[in-house]
Amino acid sequence: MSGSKVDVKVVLLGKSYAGKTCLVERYIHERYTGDTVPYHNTIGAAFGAKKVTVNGKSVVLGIWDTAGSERYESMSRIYYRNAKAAVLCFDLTDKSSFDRVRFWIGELQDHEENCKIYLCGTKKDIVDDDSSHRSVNEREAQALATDVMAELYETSSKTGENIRELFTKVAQDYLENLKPEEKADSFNLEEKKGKFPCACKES
Ligand SMILES: Nc1nc2c(ncn2[C@@H]2O[C@H](COP(=O)(O)OP(=O)(O)OP(=O)(O)O)[C@@H](O)[C@H]2O)c(=O)[nH]1
Repeated sequence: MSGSKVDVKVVLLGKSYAGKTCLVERYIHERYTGDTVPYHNTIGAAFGAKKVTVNGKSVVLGIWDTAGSERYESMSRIYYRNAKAAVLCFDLTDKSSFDRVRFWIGELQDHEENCKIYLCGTKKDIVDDDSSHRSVNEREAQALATDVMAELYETSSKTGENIRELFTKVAQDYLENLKPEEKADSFNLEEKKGKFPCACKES
């Protein structure tokens, strides 16, 4: 296999209960525990990694799942520092979580201008089952996404819908936007195989 291996720091930000942990769980471990395990708010942040292959290039996404609770907000700044991508999560059934996304957009625009933004409306299965549960209009979310040159995804961690697509796009965008010097920093996976053990899962 030929190709390059590079690391991408990705941070998930968003209001508490927006579904960030379930999103990472689904993506990295391909499981959903939202119906069986009681909700526990994240404290500080959790880290997970996964290798994605796009057009023959292998990319390891290092994903930081931050705590949504406002009392941990100042800590989240530590986690988005130098992130290449930020997935701003909001719950499609909770308008206040969408309003919170604007706060994170402001933070990133002020402090991490090179960080690419993705908007992620979570819990799509609920609004697909009963549209009366939808609190965030898709047109409004798309308008905000267009405004900040972000991609918008509506996902369900319960069914897995659109989650792989979201993170594959993150990896693809990263590879497409690599600067020449960053390309030089990346190294051939075949050459390094065996030298750097990687505990992350492969897609
Ligand atoms: N139906 C449905 N429920 C979901 C989905 N994702 C999350 N949930 C529910 O929402 C709850 C909160 O999700 P979490 O992923 O823990 O939320 P979080 O954003 O990590 O919360 P903090 O750790 O407080 O920031 C879960 O316990 C699930 O019950 C989804 O895709 N569909």
